[in-house]
Amino acid sequence: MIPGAAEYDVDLAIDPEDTERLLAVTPDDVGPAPELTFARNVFVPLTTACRYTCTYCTYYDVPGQASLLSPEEVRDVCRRGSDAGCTEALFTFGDDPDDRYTAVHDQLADWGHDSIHEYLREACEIALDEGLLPHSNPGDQTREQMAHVADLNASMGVMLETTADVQAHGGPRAKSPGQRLATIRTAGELGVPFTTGVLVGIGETWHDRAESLLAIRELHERYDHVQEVIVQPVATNERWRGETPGVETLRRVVAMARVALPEAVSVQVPPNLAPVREVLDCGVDDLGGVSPVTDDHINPDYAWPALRELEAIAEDAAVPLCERLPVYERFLDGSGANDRPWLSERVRAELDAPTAAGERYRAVLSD
Ligand SMILES: O=c1nc2n(C[C@H](O)[C@H](O)[C@H](O)CO)c3cc(O)ccc3cc-2c(=O)[nH]1
Ligand SMILES: C[C@H]1O[C@@H](n2cnc3c(N)ncnc32)[C@H](O)[C@@H]1O
Ligand code: MET
Ligand code: SF4
Repeated sequence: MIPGAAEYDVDLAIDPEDTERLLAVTPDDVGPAPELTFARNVFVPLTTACRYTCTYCTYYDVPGQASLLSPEEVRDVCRRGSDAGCTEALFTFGDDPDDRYTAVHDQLADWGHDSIHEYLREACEIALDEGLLPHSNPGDQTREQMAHVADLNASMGVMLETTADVQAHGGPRAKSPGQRLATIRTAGELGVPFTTGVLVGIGETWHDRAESLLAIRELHERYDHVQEVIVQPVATNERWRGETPGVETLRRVVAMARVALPEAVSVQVPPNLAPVREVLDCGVDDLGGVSPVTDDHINPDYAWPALRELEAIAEDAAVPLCERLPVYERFLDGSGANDRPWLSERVRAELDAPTAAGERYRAVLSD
């Protein structure tokens, strides 16, 4: 039983035979993808205050230093991104910061907001206004929270990381796999194009890896909303002295992801954390968001490769490198499980607008 699944009423029927079959997959069972994609983004770390203390994470603040970007700072970073030709504002958060920190709550109140999600609405408006499409990853979200901001996002996401109970999530406040799955399900119910993924090397077993990928597949089969699954190796840093997974491990997890998921779902490997050249033949077809402007605020020790480097990777693999938007093309038309178009009228209007940003979005699409 997945920890927290009952509490969040997540009822998945993962067939043990499917798990066994997936565990038998090797890189020889898959091949290289016909093209590689990436998105140009800016990181907007809206707040680094977090109610959790994942032991591998350097993103979260210790109490007393909880930080919140001001609307002016959000606008400034978005404008720099837009000027540099980006299409995506990636909003990252600590989970439920206003719930845990009164200082965050008070600062938000000063700016006229009741909650971090209300502030996220304003931040998304700023991004759209500056010519970027929002992709928000606020961690776990309730249905009310997600519904509050869905119409201003091109897509959203949360890493499942793992379905297992691992030490790395331990301590007095721990992430609940059931709650992450419930967040992914909520996105499906609301018809939000969604990014999720597994974090490899945080103490999970091979069985847990297979189960995590099958859990994602099952939710995707219900709602058709998962656009990509990130296979992310845990990166060593000053809080995580443990190991990062080796190439053979990554190759096998990527191959398992490729086999577990339907073709329409991309398999993403971040080029600043993983030796992508050595996993490309296992079915990777996306390199995620890469920023010409900002650091990877989650893993600041790991610099983005320059676009030239991505081009060289693709060239050596003899596949084309194509820029994409933060929402994958198949969501531009058609509807989600709730019969509503995947894209809100608001986001659709930005794509069709006779503005410089609209032209930039359409140029990426026609590439
Ligand atoms: O550069 C990163 N991008 C991360 N992204 C962003 C991703 O690279 C792009 O924003 C998406 O591919 C959309 O274009 C995430 C997005 C999510 O929804 C959930 C988790 C992540 C995690 C990371 C990450 O650790 N580093
Ligand atoms: C945005 C995502 O970044 C991931 N994340 C947090 N810390 C690390 C790390 N040291 N290495 C790799 N990924 C990490 C988490 O899985 C989170 O969901
Ligand atoms: N707190 C969120 C999560 O864990 C997003 C940022 S993690 C550095 O998913
Ligand atoms: S990974 Fe996300 S949830 Fe965990 S401590 Fe870092 S910011 Fe918080």
